[in-house]
Parts: sequence; C-alpha cells; structure tokens
Amino acid sequence: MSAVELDGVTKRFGNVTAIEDLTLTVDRGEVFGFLGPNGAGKSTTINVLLGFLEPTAGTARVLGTDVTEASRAVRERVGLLPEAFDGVPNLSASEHVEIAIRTKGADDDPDALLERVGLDPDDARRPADDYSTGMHRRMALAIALVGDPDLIVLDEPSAGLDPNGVQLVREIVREEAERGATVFFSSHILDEVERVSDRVGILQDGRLTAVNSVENLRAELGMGAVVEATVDDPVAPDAVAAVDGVTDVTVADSTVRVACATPRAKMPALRQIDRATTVADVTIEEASLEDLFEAYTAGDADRPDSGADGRAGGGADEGAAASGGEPA
Ligand SMILES: Nc1ncnc2c1ncn2[C@@H]1O[C@H](COP(=O)(O)OP(=O)(O)OP(=O)(O)O)[C@@H](O)[C@H]1O
Repeated sequence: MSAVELDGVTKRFGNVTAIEDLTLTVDRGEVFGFLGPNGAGKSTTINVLLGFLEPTAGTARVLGTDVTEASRAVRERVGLLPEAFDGVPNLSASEHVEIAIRTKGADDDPDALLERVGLDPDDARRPADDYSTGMHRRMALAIALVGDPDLIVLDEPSAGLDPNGVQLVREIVREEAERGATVFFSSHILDEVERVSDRVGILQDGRLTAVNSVENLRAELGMGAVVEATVDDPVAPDAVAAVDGVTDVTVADSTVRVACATPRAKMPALRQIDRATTVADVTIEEASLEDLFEAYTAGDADRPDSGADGRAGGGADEGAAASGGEPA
C-alpha cells in the first residue's frame, strides 16, 4: 500500500485552476520533496491530500484510504505542519502539544517533543502569542510529530528558521523516515530538499513537470557532472571520450576536464584517466537541484519535455519512475 496516491486530481477555485490532472504515488517510508514556484499549487495539493479541500476531479488516497470518504480517519494517522500556524491565543507551546496529544489519543511526553524541536523549556511554558516566526515553526513541528504519524506532511517546515533550525528539521526528517514514516514536504530551500529527499516532484502552474530522484533528473536533462582532474602526464582525450556517458573531454596542460551526461559516468571516466597517468587532484561538480528547478520551471518553450498530459516526467531509472507517475 502506498502512502499517497493522487489520480488525475484537479482543483479549481472559480475560474482559477490551482492543480490540474495530478497523478502521483509516494511510497511508504519515502521522503518526498514537493517543489514549485509561488502559486504553483503545492498548498492546494496538501489540502486535498488531507481532505481539507475536495478535488474538483480525480481521487486522493492516503495510507490506503480515500480522503474524501474518510478525511478524519486519515488525519488521525497524519502529522501536519501547515504553511501558516499561529496557534490558539494565550496558550503556550506545551499546552498546544498537550492538546494535540490528547486529541490524537497519543502518549508522547510533551517536554521531550518540545526539546526535540529545540524549543527552550522556559519559552515552551509562556504564551505562544509573542513567539518569533522560528519559534512558532518549531512548536508547529512538535505538534506534527505527535503520535508517531505514519505520514508527516510539512508545508515549508524551514520557513523562518535559523540555520541550526534548518539543520534540525533535516535531522528530524531523516529520523522519522528511519522510523518508517513517510515524509511529504514542500520547501523553497532547494539545498534542504536535495539533502533529504528520496525523490522530488516539481510543480509548475498546477501541473507536475517532473518526478524523480535528483540524480535521475540530472540524467534526464543531461546536466550530469563535470570532472576535473590534475594529472602528472598528458592524457590522450580519445580513450576518456569513449567512456559511456562522457560528452566532452578537454585537456589543457596538466588538467583534464570531462563533461558527463549522467553522474554515473564520472567514476568510469576518472578510472580511465587514472589508467593513463597519476591523478594528483580531482574536483567533481554536479548540477544542483537549483539548476534543475530552473530548467523545469522555465517558460514552456525552454522547458524539458514535460508531457502534454501534465503527468510526471519519465525517469532515467524505470524503477523510480514507476512509483512517481507515468513517463511523459
Ligand atoms: N481558497 C482559494 N481560493 C481561490 N484561489 C485559491 C485558493 N487557494 C489557492 N488559490 C489559488 O490557487 C493557486 C495555487 O495556490 P497554492 O497556495 O496552492 O500555491 P503554492 O504552490 O502553495 O504557493 P506558495 O509557494 O506561494 O505557497 C494560486 O493561483 C492561488 O491564488
């Protein structure tokens, strides 16, 4: 059973189509990063997933249950950190967490949860009304973790957090995934998404333009990697150029620069150089998720093949693509 299954989901608000024909499957235990420019439809998708919004068309299943039929049952097994959460006036973080524990019938220790998200115990006991943005975020994260949810949905978890907070969120996401939870999160901090996600989905104007691991997205766009080796003796470029996946080799003095279409080509290329000479130093640069995001959210004319049906871009790795929508 998958954690999330969206099948042809469309959501319209009047004449605004927020999401269109979204088909996406997220496996149990997966960390899925959901990306897209402002207004792309990320929060709308999350609200449909949790049964807060009814889709105009299509079906949404979470942990095997249709959310439109049993949204309350679904929410009992889901932890949510919403995009905006100011809390109840006059209540402290401790009280918010205690209420969440009672509501879910969980047996968490509120102090342990608040400590886990890095809220100072004194702060946790004063009304949350005056909290800073980051403190609010930490409180909301503690609430999302109540009851060891099977699915944790985080809408911009790191917005307003300091660098330590961003790092903490990453650690918590990893720990939750190790426990077996599925984590579905949206973020504009691409570096964070790249570090923790098994796969990412890129949403643009309400349509999924890509779903895959970051590595496979690099391969799809041919934005593989550049290997630059400092060598003791000159290297004939032909042998390196013959390596599968290598697109260009330039040799200048003691530097060999190899452009690879896929990151998988970089080690065979390096081994080929190493066979011919001694490698004194090496640097490897890979396209960042930021580069990929720019490519996938470019104007229609510049965008890689996104598929006319708005479904996920095909995967270089069939296995990964199989759980993330149909190849375009
Ligand atoms: N309740 C609503 N009524 C009318 N339009 C809405 C409503 N909710 C969302 N929209 C519209 O749907 C589109 C998608 O909005 P959504 O909030 O899902 O985007 P998002 O990707 O989460 O954006 P952001 O990154 O800025 O948070 C936008 O055009 C937005 O104006």
